[in-house]
Amino acid sequence: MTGAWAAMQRVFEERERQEIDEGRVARLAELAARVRELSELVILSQADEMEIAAVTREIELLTARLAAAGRGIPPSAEVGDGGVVRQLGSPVTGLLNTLAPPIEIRIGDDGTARSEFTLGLLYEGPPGFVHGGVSAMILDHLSGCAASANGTPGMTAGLDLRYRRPTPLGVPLSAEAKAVRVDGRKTFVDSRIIGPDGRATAEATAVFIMPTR
Ligand SMILES: CCCCCCCC(=O)SCCNC(=O)CCNC(=O)[C@H](O)C(C)(C)COP(=O)(O)OP(=O)(O)OC[C@H]1O[C@@H](n2cnc3c(N)ncnc32)[C@H](O)[C@@H]1OP(=O)(O)O
Repeated sequence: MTGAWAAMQRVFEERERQEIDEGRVARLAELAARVRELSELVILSQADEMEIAAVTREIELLTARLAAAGRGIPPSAEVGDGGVVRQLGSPVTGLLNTLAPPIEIRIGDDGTARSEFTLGLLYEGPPGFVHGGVSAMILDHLSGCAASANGTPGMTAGLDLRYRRPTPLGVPLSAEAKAVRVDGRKTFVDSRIIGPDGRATAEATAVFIMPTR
């Protein structure tokens, strides 16, 4: 795995050199939030065909306007509190990624990674409930943060999931993850998503392995 590790380090170092302008990030986060609303309306809007065509054309023009300024690299690889990487383009936590819910993660004094969030229609699997792959993505990422906070970061080598009951859409959920064991290069992390009634809807055990350099 020498190649993958070295490649990741190169990308990380390149991104770390960037100055992150917080004012600009706030503006972009606002743009991303508006695009998320738009994405939901693509599914839900009752607009007629002519209106849909007109809106599509307007969006093409807006996209061309942003593209005209050119493309840079993702403003991302800052290490935040508790050693958690702040990835503004992450599909889970990225404020600037319109596919991300996005989920804010904090690390407790005991090393537990925690988050509270509500998942809307864009994350639906079974009607009215969260897609199992979305739950897996959230638990994978949260567990990775817990491994990092434990001082033993790594790549997900395995994610063993148990879906206990359907995870509801549109209501406040929470999730937590904690490193429970380290064995050489392997870190084992337990995690769960908790529904509004306080019961776990999904539980996972993940193993993270630090690639050999
Ligand atoms: C802070 C940001 C959080 C972000 C979280 C997001 C996490 C991600 O999405 S990571 C992306 C998804 N994961 C990947 O792409 C990983 C792809 N796989 C790899 O790169 C490699 O297989 C890697 C690095 C995991 C392990 O490779 P390698 O170092 O060659 O491991 P390998 O030598 O085979 O195994 C090392 C040990 O782990 C064990 N092991 C391997 N896989 C597993 C597993 N799934 N479960 C338990 N043990 C395992 C082996 O048996 C071996 O044990 P021992 O040392 O006791 O003999």
